[in-house]
Amino acid sequence: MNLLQEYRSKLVSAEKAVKVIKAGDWVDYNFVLSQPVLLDKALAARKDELRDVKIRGGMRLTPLEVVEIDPNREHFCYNSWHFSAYERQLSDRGLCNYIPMIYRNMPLFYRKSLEVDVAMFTVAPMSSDGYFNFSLTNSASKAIAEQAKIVILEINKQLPVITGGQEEGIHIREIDYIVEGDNPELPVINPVQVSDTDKKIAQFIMREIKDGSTIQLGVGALPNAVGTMIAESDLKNLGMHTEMLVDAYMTMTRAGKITNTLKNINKGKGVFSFCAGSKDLYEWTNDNPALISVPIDYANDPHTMAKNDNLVTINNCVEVDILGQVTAETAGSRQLSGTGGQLDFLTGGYLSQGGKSFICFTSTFTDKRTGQMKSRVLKNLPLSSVVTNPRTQAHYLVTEWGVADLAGRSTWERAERIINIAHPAFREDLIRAAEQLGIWRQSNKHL
Ligand SMILES: CC(=O)SCCNC(=O)CCNC(=O)[C@H](O)C(C)(C)COP(=O)(O)OP(=O)(O)OC[C@H]1O[C@@H](n2cnc3c(N)ncnc32)[C@H](O)[C@@H]1OP(=O)(O)O
Ligand SMILES: CCCC(=O)O
Repeated sequence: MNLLQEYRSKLVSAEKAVKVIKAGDWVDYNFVLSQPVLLDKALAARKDELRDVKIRGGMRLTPLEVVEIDPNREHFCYNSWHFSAYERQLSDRGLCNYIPMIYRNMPLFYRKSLEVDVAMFTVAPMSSDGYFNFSLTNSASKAIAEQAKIVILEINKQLPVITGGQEEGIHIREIDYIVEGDNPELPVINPVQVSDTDKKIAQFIMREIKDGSTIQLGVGALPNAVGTMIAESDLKNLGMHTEMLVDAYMTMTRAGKITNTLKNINKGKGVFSFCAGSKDLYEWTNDNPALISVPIDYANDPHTMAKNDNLVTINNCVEVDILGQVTAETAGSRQLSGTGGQLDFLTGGYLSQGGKSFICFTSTFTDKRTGQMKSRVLKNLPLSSVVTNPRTQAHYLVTEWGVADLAGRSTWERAERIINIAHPAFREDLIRAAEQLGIWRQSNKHL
């Protein structure tokens, strides 16, 4: 059988493909832009025939039919590796559970432990050699497919093809069914508005970046503010090694700041594992020789990324305490996002020769319920909050009030440095709290 004959033999309607799913099965929808759309709709239509189908996915950007059609979760039970804003809302409605993970471990979880009855991904059309490119979601795609008893691919012609890299595609002989459809528009994440406070924080970090640095930007407005400033700066020959490819990398590359020429590994190539952003970004990635996509256990391995000298990692958080513990994923018992790659990039930046890791945050936020200004620097993290970065791995914390370098510092030194970057209105209370905890020295300078 030649490739075309094999393609035709595996091509079925979405309705027929999802017939393989049985009650009690574990079904994998994969991550971000590789999540299925037509297959999701077809599976939802089978609601009354199925019970207890468990689904894993992550960072879903558009509504999930299987969840919306089943408000009591009797037929479909959705679980997410990392919450998008939509999944956060689903969780608030009791319709989504978080699966705790350090993102680098995701392929291992599949290869070592997890059962996958059916994997359903969206991919780019088949190449003349019989490969389907994983496009904007390399992540753990190959590991999930290897583990699945049945693999169904949904083709979307809108998806770009990312050439080069590792584990960036799957051959037709490794899959069971192919579904074609109306190639829905790809969901986009538009760049977030950058505030004056964000700009102040970004300026502190800009001082720490030098020519030839390799840059990792995390999710959220603040890391992207730094990317925009870099594009407007006179920095040269920067590198890209990131988990998530966002618009700021395109802006920095187009401005001639990123060349990848001084990296010690993957020289000449910007490294990423998944991408989400604007339509312009998706078009830019297509067959772009300056980019490679790699599985997440390569992109997020601290020792691998640290082979690049002067690696600067910039991530955002929700709250910190005066011990230096950071949560980037919870507010009390409310799960907001996930651990993702944050701890690994914090570690990798520190390990890199000349490298630096920044966790940046505005010193206050406005409580949406009460309209009250609250400090993000706290005596203790709230009950049930989860520590994303333990104090033992802390490096730089940055707010609009300055930079606190915590690496190797004692409890009283940390308390002083952290309180020094809290909003002045909260500093006295935090000093009292540090005294109660026995981590405030009388000799400490007045803040
Ligand atoms: C991607 C890479 O390359 S790897 C490493 C990066 N990965 C990570 O850092 C993972 C963890 N980090 C994150 O997910 C993000 O950076 C975040 C959540 C910390 C910040 O992201 P942003 O999009 O800027 O957050 P945003 O301000 O929109 O807040 C998200 C939600 O948390 C809520 N929130 C934020 N801070 C607080 C707080 N202190 N208390 C209560 N709720 C809060 C917001 O209200 C919002 O909820 P809503 O959607 O119901 O309104
Ligand atoms: C897992 C997706 C993004 C992140 O690391 O925050």
